[in-house]
Amino acid sequence: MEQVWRYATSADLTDATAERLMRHLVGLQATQDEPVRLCLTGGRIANRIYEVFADLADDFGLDQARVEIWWGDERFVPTEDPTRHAGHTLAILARKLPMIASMTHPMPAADGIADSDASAAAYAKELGDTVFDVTLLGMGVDGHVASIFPDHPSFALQGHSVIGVNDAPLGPPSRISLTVETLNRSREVWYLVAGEEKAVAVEASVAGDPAIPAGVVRGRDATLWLVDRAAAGLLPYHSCSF
Ligand SMILES: O=C(O)[C@H](O)[C@@H](O)[C@H](O)[C@H](O)COP(=O)(O)O
Repeated sequence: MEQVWRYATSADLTDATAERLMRHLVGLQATQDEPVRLCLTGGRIANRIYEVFADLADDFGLDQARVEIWWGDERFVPTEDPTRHAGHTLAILARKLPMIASMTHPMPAADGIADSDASAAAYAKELGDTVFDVTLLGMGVDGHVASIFPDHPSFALQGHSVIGVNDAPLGPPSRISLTVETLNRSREVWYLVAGEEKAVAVEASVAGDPAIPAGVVRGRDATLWLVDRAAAGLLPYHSCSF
């Protein structure tokens, strides 16, 4: 199933998606014994969603002890670097949610390690064959997702679940990323996209353009495009839900 949900503004998108995510996870917790497995992304929209999500947790009765948190990609920088996804996200979530170390799986930081490939291999081991219930993905203007970039070796590599990414076209150049194969194990993939500058990539990705990562990363059960009006500007009106 593929759906486009269009919101008037990025703030509407943020609020509605945080609540959608909360309802979805609480709903899963009511029906499965396994912990729910959530894979996070970096990016501005995602970070705003995490803030609203954390605010809602008490009211919705989320059992944080049964939420596993993973990351789709990471900037390969030292722990204290403020641009690291996990540090920023955990700081937001921890204001409201008890973060449980054994359930929280940040990607390795470049603390005295020069090799993102070795760190990627360590994360691959930790990940095993985990299947995410929901994978959140921001998308760049070039259609990149996680740290998989178009016209780049990160998009071509086969047979790995997690890779070190070197010479990324977006700074910093050294990163760690789940591969397309791993992202595509997700039950649901939710794209979070706002802004007119993303409209061309959204159009191509929703149409399934195989030349860009967002054109081929899909959830096994569902793929949701959660977009604001500006990002949805080139999509056919009838294809959107409101
Ligand atoms: O690691 C990064 O540099 C960012 O996380 C990046 O990959 C981001 O996810 C997308 O560019 C969408 O970001 P926005 O939602 O902020 O546009």
